[in-house]
Amino acid sequence: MLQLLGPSGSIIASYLIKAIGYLTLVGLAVFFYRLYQSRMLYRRVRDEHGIPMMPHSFLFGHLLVLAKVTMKYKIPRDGNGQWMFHHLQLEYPEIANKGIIYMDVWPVGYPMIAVYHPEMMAQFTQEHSLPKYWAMSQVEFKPFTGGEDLVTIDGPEWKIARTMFNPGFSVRNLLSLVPDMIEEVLVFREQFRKAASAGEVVKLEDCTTSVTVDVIGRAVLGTRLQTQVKENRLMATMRSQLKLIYLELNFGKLLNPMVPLKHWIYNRIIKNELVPYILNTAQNYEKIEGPKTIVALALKSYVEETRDYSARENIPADFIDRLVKHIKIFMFAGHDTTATTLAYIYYLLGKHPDKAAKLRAEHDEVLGPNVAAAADIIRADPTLLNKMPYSIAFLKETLRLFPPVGGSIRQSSPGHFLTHPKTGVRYPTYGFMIHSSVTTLLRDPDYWPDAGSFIPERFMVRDEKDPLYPFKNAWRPFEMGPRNCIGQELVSVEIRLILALTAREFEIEGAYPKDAPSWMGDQAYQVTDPEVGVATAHIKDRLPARIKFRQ
Ligand code: HEM
Repeated sequence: MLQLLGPSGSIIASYLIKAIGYLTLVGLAVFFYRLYQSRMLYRRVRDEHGIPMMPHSFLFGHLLVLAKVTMKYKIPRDGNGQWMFHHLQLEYPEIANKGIIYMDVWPVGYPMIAVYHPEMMAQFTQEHSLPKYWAMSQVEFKPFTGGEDLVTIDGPEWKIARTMFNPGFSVRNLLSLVPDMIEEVLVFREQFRKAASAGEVVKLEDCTTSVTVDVIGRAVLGTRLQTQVKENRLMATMRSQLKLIYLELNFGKLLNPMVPLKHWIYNRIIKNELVPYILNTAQNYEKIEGPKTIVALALKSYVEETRDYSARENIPADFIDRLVKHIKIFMFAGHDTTATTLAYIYYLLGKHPDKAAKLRAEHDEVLGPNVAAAADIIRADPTLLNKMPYSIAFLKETLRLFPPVGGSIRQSSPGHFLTHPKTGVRYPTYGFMIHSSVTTLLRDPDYWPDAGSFIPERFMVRDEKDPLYPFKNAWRPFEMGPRNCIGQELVSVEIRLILALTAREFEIEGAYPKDAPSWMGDQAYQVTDPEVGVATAHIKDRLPARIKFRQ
């Protein structure tokens, strides 16, 4: 080859080889410098502060520990990553029970600490809410929303946005949304009827995803997306884009030059789909009746300042761009986690007939025995949904055992420490991503008696001395503090409504094949779903299930 290029070709080739050699050397130098920095960060914590740590290798950090734990506890390849912290607690109780585990996974992940104690979680989420970890806005959500959405922004910008959207999630607004939700849930019930008549196995999380998308479409855009009955371009594009999100070391995504191009195309399609809703809401703002949608709330101050209707066709481009980003995060966060939670609820109803009987008895009591009349009864008086404490307890216990979000990740600042409330030991946090390991806490037997069992009744206990009475700050699947989930009341109303219109008519039976893998005693374990792309935990195989009519 070199001969073919001639003498000048061989000179170029030798320069090229040298350049590649130098670049490789520089790359290796940077790599080892970063490796040294990361490893020393942990060693300083251990040596200077006397903090106990899992066995730490200079070359591999804690990666060997994670490999050992993965093998010992047979963590499946698709098992959701949040469960690693639970298994680290099982393997190193003497460290985890002190409140914090330092975990060095560089270069696979960021330097991090996992916090296990509820009072220590409160220190950085409730007492003093630290900003979200930088990578959330700068890496993970960057291509999806530019890192400029309600989940990732911080400071005054976040406060303004949260104050703007809060009224959309007031109990009053949510109850006025119930008639719209009923329309969507009736379509869902129809799908269940068809599936029950056909007697086929369905992927239940597909059904719960469609209904929760259609409900959030009403709450955010004030429109019927009808994803339960046909393909919707907006949501299909959003799904394709979410699959590309970069979460962990993944060379396939990192080095693929098509990924940025695809993000660009998807962002354009999504914006084109959303702009008509925004313009339409702006132009008809005064005529809109019923619940306040997210789009209407965002436009409130703009339309109040722009009394000239024709000017409303020319909403400033940067305003539209910002609004599109918020809408995207609401459309995503508003269905993904609710859908999998609903699937788990049906799974647990099938698995615990005694608890299912209690839930149905509550429906009989509040809505009367005529199942066919339930939709009309709730439409006439949505406040009936507020009289279902057992349904709320059922939802809370489901979220305790199968939380879709593993906890929050926050950014520390110089000189920041977390203090153990009993021992008074101060743990340095600067340089680490701080993670509240909520999944672990929700199954921690120190806080939850009979932690692995499904006992909704623990959330009905009113006597603080009762051992089942939930420990302060320990139930936090929606996180706590000012950055808690804005949609939690919507989830609760939506799930109570869906159950009220389906639980008495249908029986759901998990239909995993007999030889399907099982983990932690359950075939329906929590996975990271490649079809979803982001790190939220989903039910294994989207819950294969048989829907049956009840006698
Ligand atoms: C079972 C369902 C849900 C669960 C378990 C859940 C969980 C959470 C958690 C743990 C956070 C805090 C995240 C963090 O600290 O980084 C959060 C924040 C958020 N959630 Fe949810 N969520 C659910 C449903 C919803 C729904 C239905 C919506 C939309 C209507 C929503 C919208 C949001 C938004 C916008 C934030 C950011 C709030 C802020 O920082 O001000 N979520 N959610």
